[in-house]
Amino acid sequence: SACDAGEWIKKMHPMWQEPLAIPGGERQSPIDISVRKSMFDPQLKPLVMKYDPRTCQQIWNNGYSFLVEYDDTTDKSTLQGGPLEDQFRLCQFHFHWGENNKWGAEHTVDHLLYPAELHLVHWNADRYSLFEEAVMEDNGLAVIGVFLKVGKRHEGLQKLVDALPAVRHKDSVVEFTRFDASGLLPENTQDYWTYAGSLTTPPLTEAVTWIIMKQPIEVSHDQLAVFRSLLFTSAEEDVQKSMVNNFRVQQPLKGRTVRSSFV
Ligand SMILES: NCCOCCOCCNC(=O)c1ccc(S(N)(=O)=O)cc1
Ligand SMILES: [Zn+2]
Repeated sequence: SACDAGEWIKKMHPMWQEPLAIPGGERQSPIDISVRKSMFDPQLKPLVMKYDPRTCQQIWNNGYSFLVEYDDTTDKSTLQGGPLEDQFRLCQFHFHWGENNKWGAEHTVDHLLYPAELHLVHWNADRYSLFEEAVMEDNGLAVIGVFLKVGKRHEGLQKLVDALPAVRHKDSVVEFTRFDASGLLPENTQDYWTYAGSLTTPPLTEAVTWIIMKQPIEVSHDQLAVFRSLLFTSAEEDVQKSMVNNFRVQQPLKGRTVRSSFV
């Protein structure tokens, strides 16, 4: 299971050595979402995503995942509603996945493992002027998590999959424009869980309002296999390591409540 993989990861991948002391450490991510312990909150508003494909700019392999980066200097691609008081801007999306189809996602639902998870990262542009500022504040970020399951081919994902060979190595970048991120959302975006958490990679700051979609999206086995053809390592390094199992081990809930938008 992911927790065994988690322990193994610590041994095998130095980059996943968890820092001993984490700022506060009271609201770390990811977590297991216990469906029966989550609290229905009728005051949660509908989520409103307005993503403009013209703000999509490039794909970057940063050595942890591949990021599809958006121009976040205007309010053209935004997220509001749901648990959020303010309007947030989309700055990037990325994925986490495993070495096989048995595990790879960061969050679990009643310990159910998905093979991958999409994160759409937004920052609070009503209160801060840059992502780098917002990432230090407890209401600074909002990340939408979408689970991936293996099934039929995802037509909207294929344009992204076709671009991945161009960013095989760490630190490679390729231009990537006119991509509609809303095409990666499940049909039902009104059923979600939400809780206060953190970034799941360094600097692990406790700045994230997590919004985890109940409905997964389906992608094909072959599409997911292309994710695994990426490398953690740069072109110069002599030992190439395939980019797999780039998920963090699950963190203690520490008394937090997970709210649901549905009964
Ligand atoms: N590294 C020194 C300080 O850096 C401050 C800004 O950190 C930016 C790098 N990290 C991220 O942007 C970042 C964004 C989202 C997620 S995740 N997986 O929680 O969605 C994890 C990390
Ligand atoms: Zn992530």
